[in-house]
Amino acid sequence: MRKIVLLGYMGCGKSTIAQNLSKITKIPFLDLDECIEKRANLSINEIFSQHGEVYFRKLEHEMFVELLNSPENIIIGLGGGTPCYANNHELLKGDNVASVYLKASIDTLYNRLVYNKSKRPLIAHMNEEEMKEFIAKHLFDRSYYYNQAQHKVVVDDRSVEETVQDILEILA
Ligand SMILES: Nc1ncnc2c1ncn2[C@@H]1O[C@H](COP(=O)(O)OP(=O)(O)O)[C@@H](O)[C@H]1O
Ligand SMILES: O=C(O)C1=C[C@@H](OP(=O)(O)O)[C@@H](O)[C@H](O)C1
Ligand SMILES: [Mg+2]
Repeated sequence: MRKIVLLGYMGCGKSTIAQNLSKITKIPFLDLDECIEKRANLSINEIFSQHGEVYFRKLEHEMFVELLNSPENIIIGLGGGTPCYANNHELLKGDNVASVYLKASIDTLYNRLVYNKSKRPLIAHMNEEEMKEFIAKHLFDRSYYYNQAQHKVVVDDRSVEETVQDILEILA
């Protein structure tokens, strides 16, 4: 069964867009981070602080494989790091997978994350200057993996509705 997989850096809108794409298409959506939180019965912050990032990446990989193997059509919003670990980017190439990179500029990401960092353990402790530098470097490091997606949608200066329409056109 078909999986529509949204990927991209923290704050690019994966969770928001997956939910809104689901409303329009009536295809159910799952947010990978939420699935991990339910499975672990801990928040993402708690998983990082109590068990560490390596443990999180293991859970993330297992849950991603599980969702891809489920028998339903689903929209999956990944975590920002998902394609960058455990060869998860190879899983984006499956026959039943339509992967979409929501591509955002450093400025867009910074503006969306600066007041929304508390639930994101990788940046929660950073001040504004540190965050800007971190996003720039980290996005550069991760772009190789994000660019493995089959499709790319630029999200800068686009409303949620416009991005949903852009995805629908690409997948039509
Ligand atoms: N045009 C837009 N598209 C998507 N998200 C937007 C947009 N404009 C503002 N936002 C906000 O940016 C944040 C994106 O966060 P989220 O959907 O959690 O991203 P991700 O899951 O990729 O980290 C949300 O707070 C959302 O309300
Ligand atoms: O980029 C990352 O490595 C992460 C992104 C987060 O998801 P969002 O991209 O939805 O914030 C979440 O999976 C975790 O905090 C790690
Ligand atoms: Mg998210």
